[in-house]
Amino acid sequence: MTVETEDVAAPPSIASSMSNTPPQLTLPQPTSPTPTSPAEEENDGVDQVADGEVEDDPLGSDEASTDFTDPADPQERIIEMHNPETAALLAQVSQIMNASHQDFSFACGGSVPIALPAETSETESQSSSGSSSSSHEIATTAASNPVTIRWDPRDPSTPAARCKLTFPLDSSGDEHQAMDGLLANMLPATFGLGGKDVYDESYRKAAKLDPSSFSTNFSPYETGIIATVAQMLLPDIEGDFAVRRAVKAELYKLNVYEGPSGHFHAHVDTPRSRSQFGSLVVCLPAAHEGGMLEVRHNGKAMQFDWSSTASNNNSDEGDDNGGGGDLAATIKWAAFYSDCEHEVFEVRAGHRVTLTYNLYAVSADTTRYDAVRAITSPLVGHMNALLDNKDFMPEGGYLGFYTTHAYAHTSDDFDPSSLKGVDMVIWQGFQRLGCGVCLRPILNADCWNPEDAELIVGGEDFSMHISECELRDRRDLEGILDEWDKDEDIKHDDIAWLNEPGNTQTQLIYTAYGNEAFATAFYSWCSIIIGVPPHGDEGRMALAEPYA
Ligand SMILES: O=C(O)CCC(=O)C(=O)O
Ligand SMILES: [Fe+2]
Repeated sequence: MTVETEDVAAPPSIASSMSNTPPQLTLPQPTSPTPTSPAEEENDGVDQVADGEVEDDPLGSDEASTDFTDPADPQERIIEMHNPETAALLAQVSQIMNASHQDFSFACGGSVPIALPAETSETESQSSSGSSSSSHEIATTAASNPVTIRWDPRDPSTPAARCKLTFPLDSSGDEHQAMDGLLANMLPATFGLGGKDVYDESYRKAAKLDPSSFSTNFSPYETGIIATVAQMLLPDIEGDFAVRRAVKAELYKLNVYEGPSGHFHAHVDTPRSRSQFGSLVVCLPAAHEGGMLEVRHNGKAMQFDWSSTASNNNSDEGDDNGGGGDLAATIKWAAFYSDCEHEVFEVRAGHRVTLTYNLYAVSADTTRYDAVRAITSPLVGHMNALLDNKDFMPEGGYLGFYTTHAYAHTSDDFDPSSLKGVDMVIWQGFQRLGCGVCLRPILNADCWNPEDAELIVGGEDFSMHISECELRDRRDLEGILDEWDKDEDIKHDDIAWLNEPGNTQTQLIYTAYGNEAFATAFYSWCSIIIGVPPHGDEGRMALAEPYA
């Protein structure tokens, strides 16, 4: 497995953070996506853009799963290829894997109290029982110091004291003036569309500053946020892997969504490199109404409402108007896989002030408590039982798993260290059990006509067809396939698939509304192909040859 080798500040250990006062980790219960108004429905989801035209093609919908079903009965084909026992075991394990996918979160969030200088210990003790809409709470974070933002003024004669805001705001006139000063020095926030940065207030209305124009003392590492995100969103299975994964957070923007009408329409975040797996939003305490963040994946939605009037802000410990109670001194955060569609609903009043970070998977030597172990262990147990069974693929064969997330990739390589959720468990689990695993792009051979869709496992090339977004007829595709598929000896029909593909978007093309125009990394879905060795007298045999 290749991983990036950048240095990363070690996340605080859980043991040490457990001794801190425990604020909450919030895993809002997934719900159905928030209904949109009829006008929004037309444009619901991510608009896929090709050739400057905007087409409605929501990302994350499950609409394609039936389109991709192989016309031949897969069970019949597997019986032909293997034996009835293999087919029955496959059906069983495929059911387990599909169900397990639901157990993995695609977003998580929490809160961090701000310890005001005179009342540090009091704030810490209060934060332990703060209310939350969550049913899952883990003590992970330490209190933060008051958060200061300093920015570069356009007018260099502006005194430094006028280019600074400290949260929580003290609601004095000076603070209001400073907020106005900040807004006056910010730029309109653009988003990526068809490879260009676009400003369109109907899609996004917000102000931004790049990290080169501001600084802050806030650290998502010191507050334990990054350690929590690593547990929730970068699962590793137990075992003796030389490399474990850690999270590197890179400050990306300061944003202010101002009421009325600040918002960011549904989009996915533009990947900045192939190791980027997620995005983190940190909301600083400033009074606002509205502005809920909703993150969607696979027909589920998670909501993060940090407004002053949110129900989870109505605890005994603080007033709920953001105007000076303890909860006004709380930082809220959410992290999610950045291929998941998300949206910031309208801020009706006040200022929703956020720091955003890009999250990258990097290597880590640290052993850490693995919050998803309870999910991964049984799944790996099922894989083990399957392979131990001498009636399962006695002669060996190929299993396939369509990834449940899209991945950012850049050039001619795909980085398995950024695999998300159950995808990583499948990858690491089968590898650890002695199978060969590799990643393969998936091509939809009739991408312009989903009715006739036919999936093809396409070689080892993850890169080059991104710009071929003008596929108009089969001849274009045949040219691509000749080039792409030429060395591939695993054929789609040789593979016993463990799940159904969940998305229409395949390797060919994926450009969409992102949060920034950025043309060097793209998302696509792919497949994990598992080479199962034959079963001999002494159990599964070793793989005959290296497998990649
Ligand atoms: O502010 C938020 O909650 C999300 C912002 C966002 O999606 C982005 O900056 O890409
Ligand atoms: Fe975003």
